Formats: sequence, structure tokens, C-alpha cells
Amino acid sequence: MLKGFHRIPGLRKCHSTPFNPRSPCKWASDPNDIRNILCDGPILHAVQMSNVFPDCKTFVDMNVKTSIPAINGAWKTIAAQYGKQPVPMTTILKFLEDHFETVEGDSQLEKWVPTDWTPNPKILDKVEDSEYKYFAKELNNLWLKLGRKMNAKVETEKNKTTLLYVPNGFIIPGGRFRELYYWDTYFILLGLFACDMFQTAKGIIENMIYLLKNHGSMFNGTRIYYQFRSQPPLLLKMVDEYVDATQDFSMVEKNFRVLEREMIFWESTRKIKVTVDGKTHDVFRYNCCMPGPRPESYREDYSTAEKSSNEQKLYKYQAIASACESGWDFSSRWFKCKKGNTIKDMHTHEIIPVDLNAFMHMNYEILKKWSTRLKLENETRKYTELSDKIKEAIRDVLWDELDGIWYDRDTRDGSLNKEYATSNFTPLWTRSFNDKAKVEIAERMLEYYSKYNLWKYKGGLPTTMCFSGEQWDWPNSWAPLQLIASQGFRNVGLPVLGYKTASNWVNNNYTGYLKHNVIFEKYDCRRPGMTGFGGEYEEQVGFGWSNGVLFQFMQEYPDRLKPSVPEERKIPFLSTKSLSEEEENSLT
Ligand SMILES: OC[C@H]1O[C@H](O[C@H]2O[C@H](CO)[C@@H](O)[C@H](O)[C@H]2O)[C@H](O)[C@@H](O)[C@@H]1O
Repeated sequence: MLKGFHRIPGLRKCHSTPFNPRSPCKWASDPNDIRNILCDGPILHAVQMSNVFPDCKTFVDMNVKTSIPAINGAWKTIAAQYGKQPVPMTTILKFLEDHFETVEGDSQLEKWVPTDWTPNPKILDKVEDSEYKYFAKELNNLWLKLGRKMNAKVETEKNKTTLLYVPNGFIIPGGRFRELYYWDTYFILLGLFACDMFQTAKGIIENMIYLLKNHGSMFNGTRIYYQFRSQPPLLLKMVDEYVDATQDFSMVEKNFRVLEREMIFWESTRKIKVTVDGKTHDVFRYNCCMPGPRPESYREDYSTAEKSSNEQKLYKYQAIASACESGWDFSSRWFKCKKGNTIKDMHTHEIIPVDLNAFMHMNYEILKKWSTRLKLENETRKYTELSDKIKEAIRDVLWDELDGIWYDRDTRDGSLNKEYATSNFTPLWTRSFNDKAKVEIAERMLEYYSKYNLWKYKGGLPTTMCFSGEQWDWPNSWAPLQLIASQGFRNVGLPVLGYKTASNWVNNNYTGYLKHNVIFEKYDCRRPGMTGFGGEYEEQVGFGWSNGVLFQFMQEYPDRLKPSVPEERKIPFLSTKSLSEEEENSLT
């Protein structure tokens, strides 16, 4: 299969920006644009490198108290005084105090109580187990903590914040993630549907459509510093689930052409041609322009690229931002699990990922269904053809007959990445295979599942088996991956695996809730109830998508889910600190 793999020349070229795919990526040309303070330039560099904030996101989320010209003027004076010398911390602190305020201290991002929230949604009656009924009630209360709305000032007063305006209230992930995130929102919506919050869900989807209309593509999140990258394309699926839940097809009728733009964006900026065994296919990759370090993780990226030539630096920034676009920031998927490899070796935009291509197939199927219903004959034909083609590409380019699973393919040498990754199950969720092969695929999945003893991870399916220290790797387990795998197993007729995945996950989150009274962003697959760890920021709690997936599983199995017996739950709780490699090995 590898023989005869060709990469089409020019793949290395970065050719995408959200506004105009042909223009080079630059934050902003107007010196009085806030992006020249909070996304780029000497002030950003000085503040972030001074270590004044342990988390670089703190600075770029601050609001401007004065004005950009005042900030530029004040900095000019400071720069003239210190020249090439580092600016003392006291001067930086005074400068920040004079011109910025923390996001908590102002009214641009307001707490918001969703108008259709009720203390007793119907799901509470459906869940039979009394402990889980209590858990569902607690989770329902968490929506109140995670609801936010933007003040109209965000829209009217330009250059005061990096926030991007959306008109309706929304649910944030939680912790340091105070804004609306793209792919998180799909999983959050599942929870809102389960809690009968259809108005809130509608408002959130309309926010997404508003962003797409205004910016031409979906950004990673509602901050201007995310403007060069997207996230896994799940908007069409959000709308499709909304229509299923409410039978309100008018959302599609009104927005069909806008929603098509999401696909146009991926097609015009992320599509490449690959040839495998003499056959050329169109496939998709995560690939965004990035002119420099991510503003919200400036110090980290600066140090990752520090010792590189200017050309290598740009390659690294592109690989980093593209990994963020994948939602898997960061993971050995993007740098190969090999001793000594780190995020410095990332080449994300040269990889053809299984999950992205499966999502695109699902999107074409959704568009095919909608255009049939809207009686748009040309579109029905077009999307049928595109759906068939990408399905064929997923089989020819990503399926490995020997191991019986789909793998990411590296376009640099044509090799498949044969490491275990939960993303390898995504085509099951999106049904990106020929129906006739379903039974055979189910058998191969069982083999694959057993080969890695996946049944033994009571804290959820591991993300990968590679201990890289990054958060989208061993031993972490993440809510979106459990949902995709669980529903995917069911789609091919493996209900036992589907249920087991769901039941382990709910038990894991419940155990953690009893112990710590919070819901984590990610968990440890080996130790139910423990937070996951690693990566560039501290463990976060909240947490939007974890809550959403819990509700979805409760909705799917209201009468079957039960917590594990208390004895089993008495697992020695270790510290939340990262383990040393030796400790890691002793546990596995
Ligand atoms: O600030 C570092 C990175 O944080 C985000 O990524 C993580 O959180 C997101 C929100 O829950 C989630 O969508 C993503 O999958 C996580 O890895 C952000 O999306 C990144 O772009 C950002 O650089």
C-alpha cells in the first residue's frame, strides 16, 4: 500500500488565512489595532517574557482601560528609557495597572443564567439509579456556573478586548477557557438537549452561524488571537442534532448557504491531493498560517522555536497552531511517539488525520441529506459525489488491512502512524465505510480493542498509549473521544463496547465528583476519578464537554447505568501531580 505513495508538490506551503486564503498571514496592519498590542509586537513580547503572569492567557484576555494610542505612547517612553535593557518588573506592573484590567473585573463578559434552565429537567426522572439521579441534578446546576453573555460594548467599543462578539448567551468550557470554543460546543449542546434547554442551544448555534457569516470561517474560539485557526469541523453536526431534537428544520432553510461556507473554507484552505497505489485522492489536513508564537501561550512557543532559523521558526509556529486546530494540542500524533521526540518535532500540517477526514465525510452526508430535503438537485448530486469520494479516500489512504484499523498518514514519507490513538475509531462514528463491510469492520474493531486490552481502563479509553507528557496522550482520557468511540462501536453493532465505554466514563466522572466535588477537563484512564495531567497549562475544572457527554450517556442508558460498587470506588487517590516516568511504568 505504501509503495507508490506520492505527495503533491507544494504541500509544505502555508496557503491559508481565514479572511483571504491567498494573502500572507499578518495580525493587523493598522498600528492602532488591538492585535498589535495583544497578539504581536514589543509590548506582548516584554509582558509575556517577563513572567509576570504564570499563564500567558491572562494578559491577552485583559481589557484595555485606556486606549491603544495611549498604550503605544506610554510604551514608547518606557522603551526609550530602557533601550535594549530588560524593562524592570515594577515598571511593567505599573504599566499594566495603568492601561489594563482583568477580565473578571469588568462587565464585557457577564455571568448569564440561561432563560430555559430549570432545576428539574426531565432527564432527572428518566435516570433510574438514585446516585446518578443526584449526580445529574448536580451537573444540571453547573450550567449556571458556565453561562456567559457578552456585553454589547464588545461589539460597539472597538479595540478594548480580544473577545469576538456574539449576540446570544453561551456555555463556556470553564477554568481558563472563558470564551465560546468551537468543537467543545458540539459536546456541550448534547448536554443542553438532554436538559431540555433548546432555546439556549438554538442561541448558541446562532452565535456560531453569526461568527461564520462575519468572519468567513469558524475560529478555534471567540478571541481574535484564534483568528488564524479553526477546530474540528462540527458545526453542521450541531445543526443536524438540533433539527433531530426539535424537528425545527427552519434553521437549515434559513442558513443552508452560510453553512456551506464552512465546507468551502476547509476545501479551499485545507484540502490536498495524495496518490496511493496510483490513485489520487482529495483529503484534508489541519493547516493554518501562524506568523509567530500563539499570543495566549507566547512564552511556550517562543522557547519551542527559539533555536531555529527564521524559516524553521515559521514551520514550527504553523505546526503548533495546526495542532491546536486539530483540538489535540498537543499529542504524539503530530510528532511520532519516539524517544527524544517532542513538540519541537511537530509536523502536524504534513499529516492526513483520520478524524478530520471522517468529520468531512459526515459533513458531506449531512449536506446531501439537507439538499435532498430542500429539493436542491444540483447540490444533492454534488454532495453525494463528494461524500462517496472522501469515503473512498478514507479507505484507500487511511485504512490498514493488516491491523484492521484506520491510521493517520504522514505525507512526508507516505507512512501510516501505526500507534494506538482513539481518533482511529472516528470513522465508526461518522459511518465512513461501506455498509457491506460493516460486519467485517466490527470483527476487526473487536480484535483491535482486545489487542490493546482496552477493557481494563476504568477511567476511560486512553487517548494514545504514548507517554509524551502532552495532554492528548497517555494516560489521559477525554470526554469527546469517549462519546465518539462509544457511539461508533454501536454503529457497527458492538453495543457491549458502546455501553462499557459509556458506563466506565460516567462512573469515572462520578467518582471524581464525589471525591473532589468538581468535573475535570480530562481524566486519567487508569484511576477513575482522577484528573488527567500534562501539557502546557494546569488542570482545569468546569467542564463544558465533560458535562455534555455525561448527560448524553445518561440519556442513552437511563435505566442501565449504575455506579461501580463502593468497594471498587475505594481506589487510593494519588496526588494530582504529574508522575515521573518510573512511577508511570510501575502503574502500567
Ligand atoms: O491555551 C492553550 C490551548 O488551549 C485550548 O485547547 C484546549 O482547550 C480547548 C477548550 O476546552 C479545547 O477545545 C482543546 O481541544 C484543548 O486542547 C485552545 O483550543 C488552544 O487553541 C490553545 O492554544
